[in-house]
Amino acid sequence: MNALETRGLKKTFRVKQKAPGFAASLRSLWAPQWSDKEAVSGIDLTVAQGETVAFLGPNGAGKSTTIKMLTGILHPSEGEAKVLGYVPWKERKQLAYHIGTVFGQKSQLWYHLPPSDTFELMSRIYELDRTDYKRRRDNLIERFVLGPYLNTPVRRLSLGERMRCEIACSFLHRPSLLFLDEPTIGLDAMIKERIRELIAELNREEGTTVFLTSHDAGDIERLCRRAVVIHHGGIMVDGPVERLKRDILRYKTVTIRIAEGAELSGSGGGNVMQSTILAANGEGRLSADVGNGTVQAGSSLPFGTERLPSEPGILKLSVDLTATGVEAVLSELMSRLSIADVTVEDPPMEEVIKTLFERGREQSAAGEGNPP
Ligand SMILES: Nc1ncnc2c1ncn2[C@@H]1O[C@H](COP(=O)(O)OP(=O)(O)OP(=O)(O)O)[C@@H](O)[C@H]1O
Repeated sequence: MNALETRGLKKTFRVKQKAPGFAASLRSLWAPQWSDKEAVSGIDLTVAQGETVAFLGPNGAGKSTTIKMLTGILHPSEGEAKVLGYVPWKERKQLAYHIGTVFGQKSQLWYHLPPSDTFELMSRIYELDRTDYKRRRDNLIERFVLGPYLNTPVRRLSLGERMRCEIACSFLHRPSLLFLDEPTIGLDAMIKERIRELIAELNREEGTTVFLTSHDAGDIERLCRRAVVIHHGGIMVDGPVERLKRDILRYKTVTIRIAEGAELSGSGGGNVMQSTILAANGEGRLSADVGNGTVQAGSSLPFGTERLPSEPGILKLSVDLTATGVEAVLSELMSRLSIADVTVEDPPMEEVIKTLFERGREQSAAGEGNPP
């Protein structure tokens, strides 16, 4: 049995139309005008048990609406779906025993109670065997290092502490399928990484199917092997994350803060000849060509890089990993610049999606079909 299967899954919302102004508001009370908004326009998707799938798309693409149908919160307008063998909107209660959900923006923990009480309540809701529950709870407390704040009311926990409790709680009843919606949103880099490790660990050990929505490329790379990209309610790309990474995430963004006393200018925008880096006289100067009270760093960027728009004092580069390495770029820049701080990031997922769409448009214009 597959973890989930959908055929022609569609959701159309009826939306009330209203012209601006008070008179129009009154009129719409007597004679409302309606229009149809197709949020999901026919999704065919099969996910096998134990798969880790990133379900991606820009804002408004239809991700949440699809997840709501798959968890039984919404009834589709057309189409079929089976999740762990259940029709979600007809057998929601039975399905709830077998799935877990984590919504980064919404808590399932009782706000005024400590996490230990939520665990207890969940064990009753899911009708867990007492001995098994206690063993499982203790194991999750240990894995997620929840001991220090298990008895603190949730409202007093930091976001990172709360999210660890949320995820531990969603694993309590050993779900076969876990829906994660932006599970690391707002967390700092270290906590994000720890949360990803724990989810990956449980997927490996218990074969939990993961269906993840995230705008964070790190979540996708670390947690998922397959990416399904939707746009305007339909599937646009369905393939291995490795391929998406190879094609799109081959860039890293390197942001360099120049040491105090140095200042950057230049037109940027990717033209190497135009991307002259200038620094003011004083500490942190770049190289030799002195002129008009400034020190010129040299007129070219390291090979394989492109300058991105940035604030004064910051040099932001897109590094093409197929042409060069981050280390080579940094060592070249360090010999030319006095650097106060460096960060290396993946491009934001929005950028990845944008690139995908641009390629899609180019390829369909050339009659080549779907992107990559
Ligand atoms: N209850 C509703 N009534 C009318 N339109 C809705 C409703 N819920 C969602 N929509 C519309 O359906 C489309 C898809 O919304 P959905 O929330 O599924 O997108 P999403 O991909 O999850 O976006 P985001 O990344 O911003 O959360 C949007 O245009 C949204 O405005």
